[in-house]
Amino acid sequence: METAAQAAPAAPATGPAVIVAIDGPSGTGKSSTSRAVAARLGMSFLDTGAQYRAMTWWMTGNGVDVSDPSAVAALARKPAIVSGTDPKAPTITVDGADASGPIRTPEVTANVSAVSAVPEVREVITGLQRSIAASAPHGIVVEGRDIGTTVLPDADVKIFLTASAEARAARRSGELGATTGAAVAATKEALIQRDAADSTRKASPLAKAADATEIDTTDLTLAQVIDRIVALVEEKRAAK
Ligand SMILES: Nc1ncnc2c1ncn2[C@@H]1O[C@H](COP(=O)(O)OP(=O)(O)OP(=O)(O)O)[C@@H](O)[C@H]1O
Ligand SMILES: Nc1ccn([C@H]2C[C@H](O)[C@@H](COP(=O)(O)O)O2)c(=O)n1
Repeated sequence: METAAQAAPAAPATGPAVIVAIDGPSGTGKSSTSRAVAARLGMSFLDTGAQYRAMTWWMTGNGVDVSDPSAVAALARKPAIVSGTDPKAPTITVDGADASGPIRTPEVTANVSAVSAVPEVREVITGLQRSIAASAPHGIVVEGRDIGTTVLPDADVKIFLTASAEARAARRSGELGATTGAAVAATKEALIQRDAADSTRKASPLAKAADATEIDTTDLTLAQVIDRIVALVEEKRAAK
């Protein structure tokens, strides 16, 4: 039978298992950085945004009115969301179906902040996240919005990534192949709105943990950010 922590990386760990929490607003580089750090250090990787997107995909696909928190809350325990944590090939399934493509649609992106603000949704997904982290054999890099503050407050290393809205919009637009001035402006506006919704919700909002190291990635390459975080994790491993 599959478990939530399936497909952990096979690479041997080079030191004690550490838990790394990486949070920050949209487009700051959390996923790309976390995957690379985990792959380099032989650790597991968990994209928690993908779990909230999977829940949102299930809700919209099953005709749930996602603007009604009580309708979402009533069904939050129904979907079986399973994350594969190999950083070289992360996976996500919902009720056994591959959800990696469908969770990236504009419809899911437009609705995910509303669904993830529902406390019952957070309770279910936070439980999954803690159980995956607890069973990662060589440690794990978990990225999201509330990992250092709420999900894993005792994480060994906490990072909070930031970047200017302009840099984030340019990166995201480049990824989508929509680089006209109007497209970048629309992407920037959408990022700002999603960050505002995620930061102001009552249940476990996007926030920097008091003991997190903030890294502004605006003028850093992806490789520089990865190197900095790998150094912090290696320092922590050496001290353990
Ligand atoms: N330091 C960097 N310099 C340039 N581009 C970067 C940097 N970090 C990430 N990117 C690029 O920016 C885009 C967004 O990165 P990524 O998806 O990792 O961000 P994220 O914080 O996980 O976003 P979201 O929260 O929306 O899922 C990707 O195309 C990635 O390759
Ligand atoms: N720990 C988390 C991770 C994600 N979310 C919500 C808020 C985001 O807008 C959405 C999608 O995340 P992304 O794929 O863009 O990283 O999921 C959250 O509330 N808590």
